[in-house]
Amino acid sequence: MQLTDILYDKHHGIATITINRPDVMNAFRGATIQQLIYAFRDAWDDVKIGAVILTGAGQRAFCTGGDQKTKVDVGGYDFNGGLGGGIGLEIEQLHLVIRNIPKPVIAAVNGYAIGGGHVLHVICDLTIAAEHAKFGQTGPTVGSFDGGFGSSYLARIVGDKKAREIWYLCEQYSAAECQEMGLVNKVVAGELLMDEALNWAQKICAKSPTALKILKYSFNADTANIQGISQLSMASLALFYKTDESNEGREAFIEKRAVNFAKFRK
Ligand SMILES: CC(C)(COP(=O)(O)OP(=O)(O)OC[C@H]1O[C@@H](n2cnc3c(N)ncnc32)[C@H](O)[C@@H]1OP(=O)(O)O)[C@@H](O)C(=O)NCCC(=O)NCCSC(=O)CCC(=O)c1ccccc1C(=O)O
Repeated sequence: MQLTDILYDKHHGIATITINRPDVMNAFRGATIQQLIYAFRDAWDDVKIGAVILTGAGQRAFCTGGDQKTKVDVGGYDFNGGLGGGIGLEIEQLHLVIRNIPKPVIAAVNGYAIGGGHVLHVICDLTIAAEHAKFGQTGPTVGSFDGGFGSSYLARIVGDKKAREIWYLCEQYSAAECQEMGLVNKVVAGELLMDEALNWAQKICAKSPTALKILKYSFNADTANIQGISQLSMASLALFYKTDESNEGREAFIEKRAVNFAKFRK
């Protein structure tokens, strides 16, 4: 597969996957998701790989979710190469491959982790963040939601009240605040981020791969029901993206204006 939207590197047993769309703050489009799935599957299949690092190119963003500029008027994102009937992004498959790859995945959050980009780090096994990183959801502001792992699993990590606050208010949280919530494992200076992520990955690579695999599946088993919730949520999102209400959120973001959802409160 031609990798236009990501960088993929394998070195000393560690696979590093970098979302490489810094012009749009590493927002993802259909092709980005396909390439991420490809890289995670390759790392899964490669017996030499013991740990995976997911990060974003540049200093400003880890990932800011779905690329609002590739979202079309009716029905979601513009990607035609994926499975039909969805939102135009195979995001559900990406979530599953990050969860199911039997090797720990470390999110190295180098800047904004927002919207669907925030969900990616939530799903990763571990998160190391740069001091300047910012975290948050934006769905209710831009006419979107992730009712699966992005909300139910988030609530498992930070608790129900905090998860509801994160989604209902759509505010941004610092790396230190996220560490306090248990959403980030470690905070380091920006220039040390990749060194620390590699350091943790090396430590993981020295451990028993079978023990790590069974532990990961054991942690996952306790929240496996969320996959069903995720399917329902993505199917609902595909319907929601066809509405004027959802479109108002996307258009306001593109036009850099305040959003007006008042007329949809009926
Ligand atoms: C990240 C910001 C807070 C940064 O703000 P700021 O520093 O002021 O910089 P900007 O001028 O806003 O941005 C610079 C430049 O980047 C472009 N850009 C940033 N994010 C995106 C994006 N997501 N899509 C397209 N373009 C983006 C921005 O337009 C600027 O370009 P110029 O040409 O220079 O003007 C801020 O940028 C921000 O809030 N970004 C939007 C984040 C966002 O709303 N993301 C979508 C979230 S939707 C969601 O949460 C749904 C739930 C979900 O998880 C999901 C589930 C299933 C499928 C998809 C999604 C999904 O994420 O859509």
